Amino acid sequence: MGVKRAKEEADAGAVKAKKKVKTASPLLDCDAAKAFFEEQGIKVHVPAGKDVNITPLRGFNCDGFAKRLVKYCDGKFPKPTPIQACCWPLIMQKTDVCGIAKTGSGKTLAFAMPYLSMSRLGVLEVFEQPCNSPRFVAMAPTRELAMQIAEVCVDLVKALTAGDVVSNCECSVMAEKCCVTHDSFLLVSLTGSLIRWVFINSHFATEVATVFINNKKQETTIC
Ligand SMILES: Nc1ncnc2c1ncn2[C@@H]1O[C@H](COP(=O)(O)OP(=O)(O)OP(=O)(O)O)[C@@H](O)[C@H]1O
Repeated sequence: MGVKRAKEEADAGAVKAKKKVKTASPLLDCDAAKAFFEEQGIKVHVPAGKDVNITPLRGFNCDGFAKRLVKYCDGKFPKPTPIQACCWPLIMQKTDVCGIAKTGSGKTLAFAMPYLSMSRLGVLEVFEQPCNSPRFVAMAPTRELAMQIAEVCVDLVKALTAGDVVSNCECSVMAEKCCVTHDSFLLVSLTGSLIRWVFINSHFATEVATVFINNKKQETTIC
C-alpha cells in the first residue's frame, strides 16, 4: 500500500514538474535580464508614460509567435541574437520600436518574425485575411540590402506556409521584391522606388500598411 502511494505521489510530482516546464515564461527572469543587458551593453529607452515590458526573450518561443516559425529558427540558429531577444517581445506588445544594432546582427528576422506571426494569426487589424495590398513595407537604402531582406522574408514565408507561397520574387525597378501569400503581402523596396510604386499602383495606399520598416545602415525603425 505504502509503495503504491509513494508511486502515485511520484507520478503526480512528475506531472506537476512537466506542467511547470511547459508553462515556464519565455522571458528571462529579472536577474538574468539585468545581467543580459549589462553583458551585451544594451540600453532600452522607453518613452515616459509608456507601459511596456522590456524583458528579453530566453529562446525563440515568444508569446504569439507562429509555431512553424519558432521551429524554423530553432532548427537554424542556437538562440536569438540580442536585437531579436529584445525586439520580439516589444513588438508583440504592439509597440513601435527603433532598434539599433551593428550590421549582421539579425535585424531582418527581428522585424519579420513578429509581422508574419501576427499576420498569420489574424492579429493585425487593418485588413481582413487575405489582403491584397501590402501591409508590411520594408524600405532599404540600397538594392543589395533590399534583395537581402526580401530573401529572408521569402524563406520565412515558405517556412510559415510549408512552401505555399502564391507568388514571390517579383523583381522590378519599382518594387525590389514582393512576396504574396494567402494572408500577407510584403513589399521590400528601395526608399525612392516606393514613391513610384505607390503612384503606379493606385489601389495601394501607404496608410493601409500596418508595419513599416525603415532600414538604414545600423538603425531599423519599426512602426
Ligand atoms: N539568431 C540568430 N543566430 C545566428 N545567426 C542569425 C540569427 N538570426 C539571423 N542570423 C544570421 O545572421 C546573418 C545576418 O542577418 P541580417 O542580414 O538580418 O542582419 P542585419 O542586422 O539585418 O544586417 P544589415 O545591417 O546588413 O541589414 C544572416 O546570415 C542570418 O541568417
